[in-house]
Amino acid sequence: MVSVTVLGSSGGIGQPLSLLLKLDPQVSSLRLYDLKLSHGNATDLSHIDTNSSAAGFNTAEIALALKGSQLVIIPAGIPRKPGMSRDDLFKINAKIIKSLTVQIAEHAPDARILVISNPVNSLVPIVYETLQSVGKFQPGKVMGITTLDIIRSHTFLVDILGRTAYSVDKLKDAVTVVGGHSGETIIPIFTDQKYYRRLRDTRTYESYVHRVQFGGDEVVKAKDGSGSATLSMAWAGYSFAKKLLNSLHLNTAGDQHPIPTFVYLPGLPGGKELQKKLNTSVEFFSAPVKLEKGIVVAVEHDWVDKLNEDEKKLIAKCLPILENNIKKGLSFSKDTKL
Ligand SMILES: NC(=O)C1=CN([C@@H]2O[C@H](COP(=O)(O)OP(=O)(O)OC[C@H]3O[C@@H](n4cnc5c(N)ncnc54)[C@H](O)[C@@H]3O)[C@@H](O)[C@H]2O)C=CC1
Ligand SMILES: O=C([O-])CC(=O)C(=O)O
Repeated sequence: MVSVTVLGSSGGIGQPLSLLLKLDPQVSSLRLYDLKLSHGNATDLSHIDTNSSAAGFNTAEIALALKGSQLVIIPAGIPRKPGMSRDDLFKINAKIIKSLTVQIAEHAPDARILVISNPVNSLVPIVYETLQSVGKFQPGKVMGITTLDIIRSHTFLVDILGRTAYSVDKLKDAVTVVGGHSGETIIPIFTDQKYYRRLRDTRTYESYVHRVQFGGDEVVKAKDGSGSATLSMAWAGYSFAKKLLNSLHLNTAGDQHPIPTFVYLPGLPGGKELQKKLNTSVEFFSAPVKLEKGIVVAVEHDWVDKLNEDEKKLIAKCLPILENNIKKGLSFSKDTKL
């Protein structure tokens, strides 16, 4: 049974994500932490007749929210408004993530940490640097959540191919997403080239790639100033957490269908091989990983050998942007003393 803490639990993502976690039979203790409403939401959730407990914690109680927690999920931070890039969130969210990571290092140093807050490409390096500076970084336990890109890559493919002919389930093995989590760093790659050829033949490939890369903008625009994706993100965050929880409870390798997540490559088996194959020194990248006991145990790199020419070009565009995003996070973290 697992104790899970949500940092930023009262937000647009935090609330539905907490609900999904409360419904999960593998969660025994759910802790909600936010600047506001955490006690209220926890009391609300605690009336649901599932086996887990739900407790709320305010800012003075963060140590209790984290103590003994095995999984910490972070959707704390401001979301975009129309006209903003994810990078525009950096100034505010970097400080929030840095201060929360300091608390995690102190009160839950062994927890797995899932970073949802944006910009993921820069905030995961902050979590890394902050933990590393106090000797508490464990490479397999820090993951940036890019699952929404993968979910979109399936949905938008069905949108093109037609819902009557193709179920989303059938297409889940056709395409995945690697790279980072913003604009041109988001790279859909076809694991089944038949679908790539189909999009190329029907001249829909470019618009498909663009939609996967900028899918977040569709929601920001439609919400018209009230924020960005929350419900689909809660589902995406929960889907990733569920996969992690499943691996935590299996003694063997279990469900080992790799799922992409944004990780620190040099610290993980397969990470350096991936850097070599991509011919890059970029240290953080979202690639399919194997999870065991709730930890990333290997980064996949075979997929690089199968990239088509279009995908190779997308990766070449992604890497320098990603490198800058990562540098920005690392320098902020090194220069900021809280
Ligand atoms: N990784 C991804 O694919 C996605 C990431 N996001 C990102 O997730 C973040 C949250 O989005 P929303 O839930 O829509 O925002 P929101 O504004 O609705 O909620 C954020 C919550 O964080 C809380 N918060 C702020 N500072 C805090 C702190 N120091 N400690 C604890 N809680 C704190 C706020 O009180 C609020 O309840 C944004 O940065 C957004 O860009 C959003 C969608 C997808
Ligand atoms: O677009 C945003 O700002 C939120 C996000 O990361 C997404 O929906 O992919």
